[in-house]
Amino acid sequence: MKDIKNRKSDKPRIGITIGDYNGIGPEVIVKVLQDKRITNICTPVVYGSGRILTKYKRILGIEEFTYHQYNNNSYLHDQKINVVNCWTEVQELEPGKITEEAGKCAYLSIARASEDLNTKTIDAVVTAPINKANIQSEDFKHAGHTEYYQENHADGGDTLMTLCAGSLRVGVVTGHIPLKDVSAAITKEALTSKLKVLINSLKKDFGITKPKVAIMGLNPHAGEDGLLGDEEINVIGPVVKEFKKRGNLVFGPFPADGFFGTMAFKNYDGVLCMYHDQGLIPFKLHAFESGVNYTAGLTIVRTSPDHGTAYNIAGKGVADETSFREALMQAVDIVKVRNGEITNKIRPNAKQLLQDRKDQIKIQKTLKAGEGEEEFDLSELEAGERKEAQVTKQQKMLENKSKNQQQGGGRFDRRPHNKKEHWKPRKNHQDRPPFPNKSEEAPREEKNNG
Ligand SMILES: NC(=O)C1=CN([C@@H]2O[C@H](COP(=O)(O)OP(=O)(O)OC[C@H]3O[C@@H](n4cnc5c(N)ncnc54)[C@H](O)[C@@H]3O)[C@@H](O)[C@H]2O)C=CC1
Ligand SMILES: NCC(=O)COP(=O)(O)O
Repeated sequence: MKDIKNRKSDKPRIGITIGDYNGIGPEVIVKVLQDKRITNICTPVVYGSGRILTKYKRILGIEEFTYHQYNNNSYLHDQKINVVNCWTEVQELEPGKITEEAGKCAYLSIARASEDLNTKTIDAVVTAPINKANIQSEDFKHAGHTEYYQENHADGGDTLMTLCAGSLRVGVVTGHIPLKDVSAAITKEALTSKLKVLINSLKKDFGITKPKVAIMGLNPHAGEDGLLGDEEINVIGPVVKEFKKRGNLVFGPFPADGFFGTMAFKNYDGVLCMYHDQGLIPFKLHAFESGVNYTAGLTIVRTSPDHGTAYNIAGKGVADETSFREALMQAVDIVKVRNGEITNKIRPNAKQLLQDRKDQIKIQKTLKAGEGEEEFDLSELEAGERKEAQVTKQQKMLENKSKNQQQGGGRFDRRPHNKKEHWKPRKNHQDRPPFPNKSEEAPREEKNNG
């Protein structure tokens, strides 16, 4: 057992908030943490209730999941799953139901983890889904986690809701606001601030030295030269130009439908969308099973699965835990990238560096053309990229089709959660040591406190 003040393990400690315990949060937590290899990678600290986890263990018929629980966190065990009990009353579990108690407990879990983030007892937090309406109280008056963390862990700075899956990272300028308010919220100041958060995060959290970012338009066809709206001409275009002038690889505004429809995002490290559904619908179509929601711009690291409470399947044992596992792995990765322990190896290769250089030259030429010195059409580059993306998309569709035919399943094909082949180490961080074979694991002398 390690004293938190004299922590000796190098593994990141990852807090996990339990979310709404009547949703699928506790189920995906238990399914992911039952894999003993998790404690080789990080020290999980679940903020919630041992009783609740034990109930889900029984519902799921999982025997092997063991953990140590505490009522305070003065000691955490770096080789075990830790559970910090955030309330003492016995709560009735009603999977799929919205109850006042579940909303209160979801808040208690978040508040306790927040204290531990402040004292650096934990290095990051992964939040299981809450019901945004049900958690509202005198203590929690935020539209969601993103807004809560912005207020409490951003040091007064701006943040960006960013959905990540491999090299696809989609940020949204306006997050949890009504659609009717979006246009007014797209100002030069807001766009500049969000774009800065995205670029800084791609550098600092994902290790991309010279990130390439695509910006979407707000209106259909990115405004069609002012025919269908003028935010592209008055706000988005000038901000893009300003960032280019400062040497950033920023492109757009693009019509969002064609951009996502042709998978042009494959040519960029980050995509900035104007509003929630503009970014999240294509993202979830592409990567719902494995997507991670990351709050960029925080002083701490916070990730979450990309799904919600899924009341319609809660307590049935069918929830897919992949997204939660990815969120946990992403939190570990970002902590390590921030600490300089690993670097992102997706892009910095010779081909990419060459492409970046070409982009940089094209930007300079475009700017000069704007000043009347030289004629240059940036759409040449974008047309080339679109063509390339279309070919890749067709190849991918053919590959997926034949894979599905071989497996006899669709994209959300679910296998029983206790099959070990379900484990998928992330491919994009080659620095992570491979998992040891089961036979190489240190003997475990845990007792089940659950
Ligand atoms: N970070 C958070 O705390 C989030 C919370 N929410 C909250 O969740 C609640 C429900 O939101 P919805 O829009 O219905 O989205 P949802 O993601 O909960 O459900 C949408 C559909 O996807 C299915 N689904 C979701 N996760 C799944 C999984 N892991 N495995 C298999 N199927 C899965 C559900 O059964 C449902 O059919 C709302 O109260 C919302 O506020 C939604 C998104 C994020
Ligand atoms: N759909 C994404 C979303 O709702 C994110 O919510 P939160 O992480 O801010 O709670």
